[in-house]
Order: sequence, then structure tokens, then C-alpha cells
Amino acid sequence: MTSVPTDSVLPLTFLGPEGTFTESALLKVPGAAALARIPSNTAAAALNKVRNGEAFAAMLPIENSIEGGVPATLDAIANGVELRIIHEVVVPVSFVLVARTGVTLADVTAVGTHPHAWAQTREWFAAKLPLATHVPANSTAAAAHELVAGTSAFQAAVCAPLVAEQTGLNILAAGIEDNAGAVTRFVLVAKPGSLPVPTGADKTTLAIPLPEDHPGALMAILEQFASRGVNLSRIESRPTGQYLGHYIFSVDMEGHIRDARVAEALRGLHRVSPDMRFLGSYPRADGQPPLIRAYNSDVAFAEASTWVESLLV
Ligand SMILES: O=C(O)C(=O)Cc1ccccc1
Repeated sequence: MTSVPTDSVLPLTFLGPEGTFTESALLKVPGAAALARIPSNTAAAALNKVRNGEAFAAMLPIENSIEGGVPATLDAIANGVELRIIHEVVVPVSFVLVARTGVTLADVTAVGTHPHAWAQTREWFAAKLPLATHVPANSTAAAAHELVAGTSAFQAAVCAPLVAEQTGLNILAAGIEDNAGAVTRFVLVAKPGSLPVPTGADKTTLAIPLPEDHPGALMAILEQFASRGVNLSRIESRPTGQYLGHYIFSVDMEGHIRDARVAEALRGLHRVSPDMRFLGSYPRADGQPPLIRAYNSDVAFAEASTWVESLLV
């Protein structure tokens, strides 16, 4: 099982402040609770702490089952000095609506929270507080802390029940998530150099810029996975910000770079999109092994290489 080195002299960082869902996810990583933890205000700030050696690794939300990818995290990982995902955690999240003492539901006209928390409570607000507007915050706990400080442009925040306990804010409503089965996926990101060992149930993450002046480039990219029997579990496009129409595809697939079919797909992808980034191979949170046909197994790839070698006489 991949975990963090418990003898690390460096702390871990996470999307903070104290009490975020991300901190709870970090505490589920084996060995993490034994290390020092420092909060970061944004995904980019957390990753920069890893890049400049202030932290061993950063925990960030990357995807949820309602809203899809978390843009701030996807963009921060795909750009800047290269990093690697070394661990994933998938957790169900439940939200509460909190406010300072004396504030009632009827007083709430604006609500502060992380955009993904707002997306997961939209129906509750449409039914109970249809006129309330959303004020985006860097995290759910950051919104709650603004309420405590009295500096907020909103009267209530959506956050984890734990934050209500930690801050003493009042719970106006609990269990306000629209979909009780919703889960969020978090990733632990470190510097390259600690590639987790394959477990047989792994995931690999890539950032693939769509090559320019290449009609059919997306098809050429997808072909690399299809022809090696590599199943994708997420694919999203993110604008690079350089100019309109320039995109990076953020992709998760089943398998480890040490699996022959994944390594073959990566070789093919690198030819089509040379600036592609490998963002890590790590154990799947659900431990589900992929379905691999015999002709895509490591043995079949090795046998095929041996066969070609034997012809080169
Ligand atoms: O804001 C937080 O507490 C986070 O950790 C990010 C987040 C927001 C909504 C759902 C899951 C994670």
C-alpha cells in the first residue's frame, strides 16, 4: 500500500484551512496523520509548496461524481514544474449550512462556499432558499472562517459538519447534499521520484495537449488507448489559456505505467503529442482490477517483442 514516508522531515499540505474535506481525505492516507500538516489557500499554492521543497506532498480535490473535474486542481497540475500523483482517496461528502448565532434561514440572501459544494447543494437551495446567491470561496472551510471573522459578504456558508464543531458556528440545516451517493476524489501529489509499485488495480493520469494543425488529432490520441485495450475512467478538456481553441486533455486510465499495454499506449501518445505529461501511476482507491484480454497482457506484449526480435537476422 502506498503511503507517505513517516520519517519525512517535510510536512504535508492540503487545500485548507483546517476542516476542509481535503484535510479529512488527507488523514485517510496511511502514515499521513503522523506527519505535520500545513494548510494552503489554493491548489496552486499547495503544489508550489511541494515544488519548492516546503512540503513533501499536497492533497487536493480533483473530481466529483456530480460536477466532474475540479478545474483549479487540473490546471495547477498540468502546468508548472512536473509533479506526480502518488495516492488517491475517494470519499462521500455531506454538507451543512452554518451561520453566526442569531442568524436564521430567513436572513440568508448570500451563501459562501467552494463551487463544487454549491454544485452539490443546488437543488436544496432552489427548494429552500431560491433567492440566495452564491459567493465562491477557495474552500468550504475558508467560507466558514470568513463568517467567524465577520468579514464576509454572505450570511451563511456550506461546509463539513466538522467545521461547525471547530468554529462554533450554528448549523441552520444538515445533510443538504442533493445526492446522498455523491463522492469526491482527492489526490496526493509529490515530486517525481517515488513511483508507487503496481498493485494490479492502478490508475494512470496524463495531461495531453491537443497537437495543432493535426486534423483528427483527438482520434489519433484515443486510438492509442483503444488499440492496447486501455480503459479510460475520466477524460476532460481544459483550455490552455494561450488562445481560443487550444486545449489540454486531462485523462485517467486503468493500469500502471509498468503494465506493458499502458507503457505502449504512452509511447504512442508521446509520438502524437510530444509535450504530453505523465502525472503518475498509483493504486486505485476502490481496488478494482481492470479487465484485460489475453492479447493485451504483459506476457502477450513480451512474446510479440521476442517474435519481432527473432525476425531481425
Ligand atoms: O472546500 C473543501 O472543503 C474542499 O476540500 C473542496 C471540496 C469542496 C466540495 C466537495 C468536496 C471537496
